[in-house]
Formats: sequence, structure tokens, C-alpha cells
Amino acid sequence: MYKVLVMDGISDLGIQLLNDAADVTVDKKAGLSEDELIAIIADYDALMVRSQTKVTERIMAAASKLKVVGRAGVGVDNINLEAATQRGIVVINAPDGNTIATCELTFAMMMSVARSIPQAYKKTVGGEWDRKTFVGVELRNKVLGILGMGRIGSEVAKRAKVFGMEVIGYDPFLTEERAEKIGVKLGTVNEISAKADFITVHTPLTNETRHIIARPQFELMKKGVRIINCARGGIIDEMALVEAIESGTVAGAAFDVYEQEPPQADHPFLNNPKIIVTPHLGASTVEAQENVAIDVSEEVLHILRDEPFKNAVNMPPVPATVMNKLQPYFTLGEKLGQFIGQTTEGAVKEIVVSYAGELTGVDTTPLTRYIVKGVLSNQLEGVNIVNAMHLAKSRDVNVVIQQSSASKTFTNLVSVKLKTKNDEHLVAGTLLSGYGERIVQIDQYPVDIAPNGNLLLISHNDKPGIIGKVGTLLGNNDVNIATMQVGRKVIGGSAIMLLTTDKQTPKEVLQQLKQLPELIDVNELSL
Ligand SMILES: NC(=O)C1=CN([C@@H]2O[C@H](COP(=O)(O)OP(=O)(O)OC[C@H]3O[C@@H](n4cnc5c(N)ncnc54)[C@H](O)[C@@H]3O)[C@@H](O)[C@H]2O)C=CC1
Ligand SMILES: O=C(O)C(=O)COP(=O)(O)O
Repeated sequence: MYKVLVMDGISDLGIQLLNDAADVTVDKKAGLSEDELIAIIADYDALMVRSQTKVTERIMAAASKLKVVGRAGVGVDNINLEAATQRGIVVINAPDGNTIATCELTFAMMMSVARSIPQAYKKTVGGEWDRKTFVGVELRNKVLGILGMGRIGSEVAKRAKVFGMEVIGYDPFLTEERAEKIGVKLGTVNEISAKADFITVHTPLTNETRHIIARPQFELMKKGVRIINCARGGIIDEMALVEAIESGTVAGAAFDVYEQEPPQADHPFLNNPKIIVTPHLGASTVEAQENVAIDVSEEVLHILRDEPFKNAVNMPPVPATVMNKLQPYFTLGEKLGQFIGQTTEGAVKEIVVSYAGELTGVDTTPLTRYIVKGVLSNQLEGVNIVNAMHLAKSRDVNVVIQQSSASKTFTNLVSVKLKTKNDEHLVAGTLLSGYGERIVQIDQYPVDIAPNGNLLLISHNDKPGIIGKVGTLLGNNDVNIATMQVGRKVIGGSAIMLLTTDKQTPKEVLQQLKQLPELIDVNELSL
């Protein structure tokens, strides 16, 4: 008999399937502390949660029987995926079930912030008949900027078009063709900041998206702009928003999510009359809760019964027969993907993977998944080798596999080329017996570097004195260079410099490096 623990008020109708299953018993609990959960979790084969329960490493460590954590929703930022993967616990989510609910809340927030509905309600029920204060604005003919054009962002765009809004979208995976298809113009974060009357965010919270709207963006905005966040707290810098409201740039904001949930009683949003707040209600509709609970219950049953399942966010089911040959290359593949993903700008249209040497003739599909995962993980939350190919396809990213004849120089060689509309970049690596993974080529330049830690990739013209300038600037700012490689084809031509540093290079130092006139481009990478 499988035991399933259902937390966070997941819909009863949605988990009917589990209640009806003869081989399953279900316990429902809510509001358990981490320690309370740790005390009971060893009894359970499956755990189902929404966003409230934080499934920490300590909980996973105590969960000796746990086979699966089911997230009845999209974001898995409350689940320690690393710890789950390490323990072979599958994490699944329900990515589609709450798209419309969250999109509709976003629209409700946009209309509320345009017409001050909550503020007007408060006064009216308080006995005031105030028809002067609440003169709003129309959505028609306004510019809506959307950061994150995935499932929810695209649905918001569709509805905005019907309201007569002009929509500008920003998403590294939004190609011009797809944007045109859904009637959205492409823009950068700064262009959106400068042009939009309303800005809404629909990205996951990642290193890239944390504070993607912050003081510099508020400084670009038009007076009277309105800001909505129904995605994740932290995508918009909360304090910078409060300042922008005080300065008169932002006319109003509507937030469903916060950097800390629930926010502290003295959080500045809670007593600001221009900010509308809701308690993370995006997915809270009867329909969405049934949808996500049904989706997760079905998947949990499949996993408990060892049947095939689809929405895993962490699980690497590699067939044993290919495992032995390919496993040594998995880290190399993922790092090459991460490297090229972090150094290429613009919407990726194609990933071309070439295998040579002893990898020729092997079914390299599982390895390709690691590479694609590496490429996508820079922009998407919850990418793993199970869902990487599916995510690439759903974002119109073509994955091409080539098996070339044996490499002349290396016994094995993996090359990854990323193509965007105007550009293409290549990285190649090999697995050296006794030395591990090495990057051996970047674009046309031969190099030899271990793909680990903090890297700086600098392109420049090959002139005397540049290495010294870079070294001095980093040294003066306490960034210690661990290794350095210079790659060039001809003396005095274009060249690259690849440095590994003992710590991350601070943003302001990167900025100073970029200002050195001899340097063409500076990319910071973390592998
Ligand atoms: N308030 C609530 O209750 C809910 C919040 N959410 C949150 O909404 C967010 C979006 O959900 P979905 O649309 O279903 O996910 P999705 O994965 O379909 O879309 C996210 C999009 O963000 C894009 N993106 C990633 N990094 C980016 C960057 N640096 N700049 C611009 N775009 C970037 C991705 O390419 C992707 O297209 C998630 O974070 C999710 O957790 C989802 C459901 C309910
Ligand atoms: O699905 C998501 O990402 C959400 O944020 C919804 O969270 P919830 O299930 O309502 O706690």
C-alpha cells in the first residue's frame, strides 16, 4: 500500500483519483513546520504540495521511502531539486493547469490598478461617496510590456490585444516569427521600460530575472506607468518600486507575490495606497486547483506504480545499456551547453550538436539532453534532461545532431553550435583521460580550459598590454585570477581571453572592464 501525504489544501476533487485507488492511502495535512514534517515524512511514498510547504534538503534526508514530490502548480522554487535528484526522488509539476487562472488574475490586477477598484471599494463601504479621486485610465491604445512570454505571458498578450493594447514582449526564447504570429513586438527590458504604460512580469525567478526591473529601469519609465507582478517576488525590486511611486513615476502597482511570503506586517507595500496587494492568489481558482491536482495525482500514481510519466522536472531516466558509455560525458555536455547558452545573446533558433571520435555510432540522445538542458537552463526554470527536448521544441528551438567522422586531434569531441537570427557561436570540449572535461575550442579559437567555476570570456584585438590592463583592473578590485588562456588565429588579429577567477567578478568591475577601449566584449560565466 502506497502512502501519499497531501499538503497545502490541494483540491479534494483533484485528488479523488488517489482516494479511489485501491493501492493508495491518502493523509491530508496543512500548516506543518519543517520539523513536524520531518517527524512524519519517513512513512510516505509520495508528497504533494503547493507553494507553501518548503521541501528542504532536511525533509528529503528524512524521507527514506519517498519516491515522488508532486507540485500542484508551476513554480518548483519551494522544492530543493538538487537534494531530490541526489536521492532519486522524482519531482513533478503541473505546468499547464493554472495558466488561465494566473493570466486572468493578472488582467484583473491590471484593470484594478487602472481604475483603483480596491481603493474605491474601501472608501465606498466606509461611507464616503468619492467620485473625484478615482479617475482612472483606459487600457485601449496603451502599451503593455510583458517580460516572460511563456504560457501565462502569451495568454496575457492575447487578451491585451483584444482590449486594443499594443504589446511589446521580452523573452530570450521569443523569436521574431513567433512574436509576429501572436501579434507582439519584440523589445529589450530597457525599451519596454521606456515605452510601456503597463508592465507585467511572467518569468520564473532566476539569477537573470532577479530585480530585472530595478532602479535603472524605473529611471527610464514614463510618468504614470503601472506595474504588475503575478509571477514571483523579487523579479521587481520592491524597494525601488516604492521609491518610483514616491517620486511620481509609477502611478500604481498590483502585486500578488513578494520577496518574502507572507510579507512582514511593516512591509511598505501594505500601507501604500497606490499598491494593490493579494496573497499569492494567481492559481487560486476552483478550475485551476482541480486541474493541477488531477494532473499531479495522475503522475504520482504512475510513478508509484513504476509506469511511464511525463512532467518530471528533475528525473534522469537513462537506459542502463547506454548509461555506461555515455555517463562520463554528461557533465561535459551540460557544461558546454551552459557555456554557449551564457555567451550567446538573442533568441536561440538552432542548437547543432556534433559528436566525433569514440562517440560516433553511439546513441547519444541522452547526452544531447544534457547539452540542451545546459543551454536552456540559463533562461528556464526546472529544465532537466527529461523535459529539455520538449521545452526546446515548444519554444521553436531546432536541435540538430551530427555525427562526424573521427576527430583528428582528440579521441572524443563534442561541439555545440548555437544559432540565433544574426549570429552563431561554437564551443567544443573533450573528455581527457586522467584530466576530466576540457573546453578545447571557442568559435574559431583553440583553447584548453577546465569548464568549472567563475569564468570571464573577453574578446579583444590582439595588441600588446591588454592582458596587463585586465589583470591590473581585476587585481585592484581583489578578483584573483586562477588561470588565463589567450586564443588567437593570427598575430595582431581578433583574439579571446578566458580567465578563471577565485570569486565572482562584481557587476561594477565588469562594467569597468567593458569600458576598456581595447576590449570588444566581456562575458561573465558561472559553470
Ligand atoms: N501568482 C501565482 O500564483 C502563479 C505564479 N506563477 C509563476 O509565473 C511564472 C510563469 O509561469 P508560466 O508562464 O507557466 O511559465 P513558462 O515557463 O511557460 O514561462 C516563463 C517564461 O519566462 C521566460 N524567461 C526566462 N528567463 C527570462 C528572462 N531573463 N527574461 C525574460 N524572459 C525570461 C522563459 O523563456 C519562458 O518563456 C512562473 O515563475 C510561475 O512560478 C505561475 C502560476 C501561478
Ligand atoms: O504554480 C505556481 O507557480 C504558483 O505560484 C501557484 O502557487 P500555489 O499553488 O497557489 O501555492
